[in-house]
Amino acid sequence: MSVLSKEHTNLSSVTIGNQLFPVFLKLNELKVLLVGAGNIGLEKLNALLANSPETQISIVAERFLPEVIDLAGKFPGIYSNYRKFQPSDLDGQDLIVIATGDNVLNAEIRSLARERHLLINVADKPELCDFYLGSIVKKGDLKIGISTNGKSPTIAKRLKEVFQENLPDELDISLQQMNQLRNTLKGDFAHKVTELNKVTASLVGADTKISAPEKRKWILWGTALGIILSLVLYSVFSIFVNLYK
Ligand SMILES: C[C@@]1(CC(=O)O)c2cc3[nH]c(cc4nc(cc5[nH]c(cc(n2)[C@H]1CCC(=O)O)[C@@](C)(CC(=O)O)[C@@H]5CCC(=O)O)C(CC(=O)O)=C4CCC(=O)O)c(CCC(=O)O)c3CC(=O)O
Ligand SMILES: NC(=O)C1=CN([C@@H]2O[C@H](COP(=O)(O)OP(=O)(O)OC[C@H]3O[C@@H](n4cnc5c(N)ncnc54)[C@H](O)[C@@H]3O)[C@@H](O)[C@H]2O)C=CC1
Repeated sequence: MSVLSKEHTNLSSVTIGNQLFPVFLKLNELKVLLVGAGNIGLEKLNALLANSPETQISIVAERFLPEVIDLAGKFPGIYSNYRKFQPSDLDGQDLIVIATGDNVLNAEIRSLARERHLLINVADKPELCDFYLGSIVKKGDLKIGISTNGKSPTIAKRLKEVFQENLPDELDISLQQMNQLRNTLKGDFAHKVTELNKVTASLVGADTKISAPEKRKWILWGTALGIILSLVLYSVFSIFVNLYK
């Protein structure tokens, strides 16, 4: 299509790096099965509800952490089942999230889910996952999902914190205004794209872009500064430890 930019059609970068395909699910309209209600179950439940609070979630577990019971009580679509998993738990579900410590059970649920073409996430078992959860930045209607391809969830979490703190809250106001403008534009699709690109051109204008050599310079300086700071902190720490030994 003529309105597609060059980045959309450049596939050369696809063969290396992260090959996961990001989507944003309308989870509020879907049914989720969560097996396991320990610490990890709680984390997954939190992640699901923080993003899509109206989702219907059936939790199946023999033991429920009190925090899970509390959280479940605050949302209308949660059904708690205090018992062992049974295959019929998969009936009518759209998405499966597993958070038990039982590897045999995990593998069994995974294979049952596969038979039924249900997508499954097994917490902390990447090899059994059809999809991963990501770190999420949220500013009103803006949402950014971060994936490190399973390499470092901690980096994903830290990046989330950096974006969450540094992206201005006003971004959401701009989004709402752009949406109003979008609704007033007349004409065909290509004309609308041209107009909306014009209005937002300053965001990617030449003056706001950092050149490649400039970028490299900042990365080098940043890394060097990071190493120096770590060494200084480590030395100060060692001096204190020795002083108070
Ligand atoms: C593959 C994936 C599958 C999945 O679970 O979906 C996975 C796998 C594993 N996580 C492990 C450990 C930790 N996970 C976290 C945190 C998060 N983990 C999340 C996702 C994912 N974790 C998927 C990849 C996402 C990506 O591509 O980046 C986040 C983003 C989303 C969420 O879970 O909601 C959430 C951050 C939420 C936020 O933004 O706050 C922390 C940090 C912390 O808790 O503070 C630690 C400890 C520190 C560390 O190890 O980094 C281990 C080792 C377990 C062990 O050692 O036994 C494995 C297994 C392995 O790697 O083999
Ligand atoms: N807690 C942690 O910080 C971390 C945990 N993990 C892994 O994540 C997994 C879960 O961890 P936790 O939540 O801490 O474990 P947990 O032991 O607190 O919770 C396990 C949950 O699974 C349920 N369960 C087990 N067998 C079941 C069955 N047959 N039917 C229904 N429910 C069943 C239990 O009732 C419980 O609710 C484990 O594999 C653990 O090794 C990995 C990294 C860190």
